Amino acid sequence: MTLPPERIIQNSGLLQTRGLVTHMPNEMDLALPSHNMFSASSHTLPTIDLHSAHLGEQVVSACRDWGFFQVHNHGIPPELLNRLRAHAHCFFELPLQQKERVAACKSNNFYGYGVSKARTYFPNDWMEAFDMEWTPISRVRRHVQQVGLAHARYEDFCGAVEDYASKTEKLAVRLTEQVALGLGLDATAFSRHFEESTTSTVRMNYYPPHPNPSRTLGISPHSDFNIFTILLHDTVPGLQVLKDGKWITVKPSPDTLVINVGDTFQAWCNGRIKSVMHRALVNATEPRLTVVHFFGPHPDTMIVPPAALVDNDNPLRYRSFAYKEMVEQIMHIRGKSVFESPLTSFLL
Ligand SMILES: O=C(O)CCC(=O)C(=O)O
Ligand SMILES: [Fe+2]
Repeated sequence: MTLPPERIIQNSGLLQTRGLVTHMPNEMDLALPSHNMFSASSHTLPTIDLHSAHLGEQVVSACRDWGFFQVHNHGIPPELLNRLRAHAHCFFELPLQQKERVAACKSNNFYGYGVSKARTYFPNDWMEAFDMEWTPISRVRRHVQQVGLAHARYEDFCGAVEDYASKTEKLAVRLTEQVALGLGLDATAFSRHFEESTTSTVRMNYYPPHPNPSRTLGISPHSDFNIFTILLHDTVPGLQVLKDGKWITVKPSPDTLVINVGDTFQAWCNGRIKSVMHRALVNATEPRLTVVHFFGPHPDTMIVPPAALVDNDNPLRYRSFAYKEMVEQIMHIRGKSVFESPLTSFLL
């Protein structure tokens, strides 16, 4: 079921909370390339077949040159991806009052449903999101229960999120092993730190249509602060990645997953791979949906680059920190109108 654009906007509550605000230009965008709407570009993200050979080298070169790549042959069944997308669409199409039963402001303002204010630093982003705590033990059921779905639908929603996120968590760990191999390290240089516990969030993002899409953004430019982010699209484009000073639009391909490096992983690899700025556009006619798994280590994990990644040509770039310091740093900079990389405060 897809509702008409006016109903989708009404169910998002965005008009009531902000009106059709003029989001652009803001300071951030003045410092960056213009708002090139779906510009035709010869660049496409690197695509990696996870069944192919020399995976470590491919993953490292994508993480070094782009900070972003897409994967196929990832082993997650297309039916599961479709089921998850269908549940997410149905969730966002619920009336606002029902979504607000699990409002983020009722918890610690982080997990739960809400518009973007608490999450993306930028209060004017034209998006809704539902954040679910995924680890140490899945808390998905606790969040979804509050929505008050019919029992069978509730079970299937939770089952789809749990099945998907346990698979994407394994994929994220596997990709850290490929980065380690590609950098000439022991495969478990990073992944051994994930054995006991990790901290991940699964977020459903929904971008309702906007009557004047060139005057707003779905999500403002930012980098992610974790290890790896795994993003599932539907068919509507919107994600843009900053590459060599230009915004590159990612063409959604429903069976592939988009992966990006987070700030913490950049620091852990002593800057050999990079976490890059990205943003999302909206359009006038169709809602856009993404499901994003933010994979991170346990809060006490110390982020110390392996000795083999530090030498005269690559001096240590960041001081060691516990992952929870990174999270604190994010809380500190959240709410500022201009995105500030949290890594700045760890630079040596
Ligand atoms: O929905 C998208 O395309 C981007 C989402 C994103 O960057 C985020 O949630 O951090
Ligand atoms: Fe992001």
